[in-house]
Amino acid sequence: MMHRSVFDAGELTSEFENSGVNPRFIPLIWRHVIQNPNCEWTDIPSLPSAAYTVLRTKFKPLTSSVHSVIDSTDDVTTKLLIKLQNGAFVEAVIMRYDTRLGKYAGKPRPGGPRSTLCISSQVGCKMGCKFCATGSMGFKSNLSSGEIVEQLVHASRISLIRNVVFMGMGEPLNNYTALVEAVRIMSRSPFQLSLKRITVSTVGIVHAINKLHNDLPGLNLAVSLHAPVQEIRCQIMPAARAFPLEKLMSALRVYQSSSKQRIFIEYIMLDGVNDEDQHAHQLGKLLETYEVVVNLIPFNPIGSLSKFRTSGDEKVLTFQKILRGIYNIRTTVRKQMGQDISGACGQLVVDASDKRSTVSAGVLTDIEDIIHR
Ligand SMILES: C[S@@+](CC[C@H](N)C(=O)[O-])C[C@H]1O[C@@H](n2cnc3c(N)ncnc32)[C@H](O)[C@@H]1O
Ligand code: SF4
Repeated sequence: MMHRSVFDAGELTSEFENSGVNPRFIPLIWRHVIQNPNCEWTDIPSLPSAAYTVLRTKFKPLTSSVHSVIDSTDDVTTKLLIKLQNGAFVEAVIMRYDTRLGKYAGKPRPGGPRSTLCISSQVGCKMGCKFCATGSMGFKSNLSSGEIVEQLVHASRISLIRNVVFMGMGEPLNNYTALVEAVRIMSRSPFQLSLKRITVSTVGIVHAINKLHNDLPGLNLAVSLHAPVQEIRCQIMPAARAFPLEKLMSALRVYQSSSKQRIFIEYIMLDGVNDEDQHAHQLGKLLETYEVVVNLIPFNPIGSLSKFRTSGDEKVLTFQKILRGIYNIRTTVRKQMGQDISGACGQLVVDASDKRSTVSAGVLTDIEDIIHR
């Protein structure tokens, strides 16, 4: 029988309530599991006897396991390949940033430089973006809230995680209920990550953006825009047909006026597709009345899965100059990192047969700089 993750908070709470156990014991159980992932339930002292029965019959301390851990040569990035209970694999990537040095600095050491964790919300993705390896896999399954949180539990054993970004595999807003529950768990004891330290990246699921501020006030939102006009967006992101640019921008307006937060705009620079001066001007006009930070991202090649090429450095700098100089929009250019362990953005496609995979984390580096400085 498949057991649930003890980090599936909703399930655990209702099972406890049905058995007359006070849910106040849950943080204590979580703390114990974080410190002793291989524990037996009976190792946890002082729980009511009905709690042990519920835990033993329905829950596992961890339903996923770390299959492999790969450090980049500079120790700045660590990639975890995680095996889920259903046999599927997802990845999580740890990136380390040292505020004192003002730069990324390596060596996994708990209590050392703060780290950002990039996590997955789905196995595969149904949105089919033409530049994304995960999209080419199609949708396989949703992660439960517990499976999402377990990525944080695994990573916390390697580094002190201060920030979490949903920029791994999958479209988090297509797994909305689990996403909301996972973020709430992360913000509670014993994780205590403020929502300001959590960023959700979305292709632009309009109806979910409309709910997000009420459900998770304070959360950081990143939007994968990638084109300044509907026509180009549709060419490279089929989901744009269901969620047209005009509707997306209206949803962002509402989100911004209720959250009062800046929004991160992700824009992959694709040679000859969306990187001309006219596109920068179109983007500038589209965004000039919003409080945004634009992150220009080099395209990470995904082999024969995509025909795109990344834009040249000069094109990227000119694009940045136009957005900054003419439209006064804060614009960063993504740093490349973790490439020696295939830790580059949007390349994530897990092949369970040979356990190779790549995930993206680099896109976050600039977001992390901006949010947490
Ligand atoms: C993999 S997605 C996951 C989050 C969400 N589904 C989204 O699209 O925002 C995270 C980021 O990686 C970007 N990305 C995907 N494929 C990429 C590639 N080949 N090169 C660079 N960035 C890529 C996405 O556009 C998005 O901004
Ligand atoms: S970029 Fe995001 S939404 Fe698009 S296919 Fe990849 S994971 Fe899915």
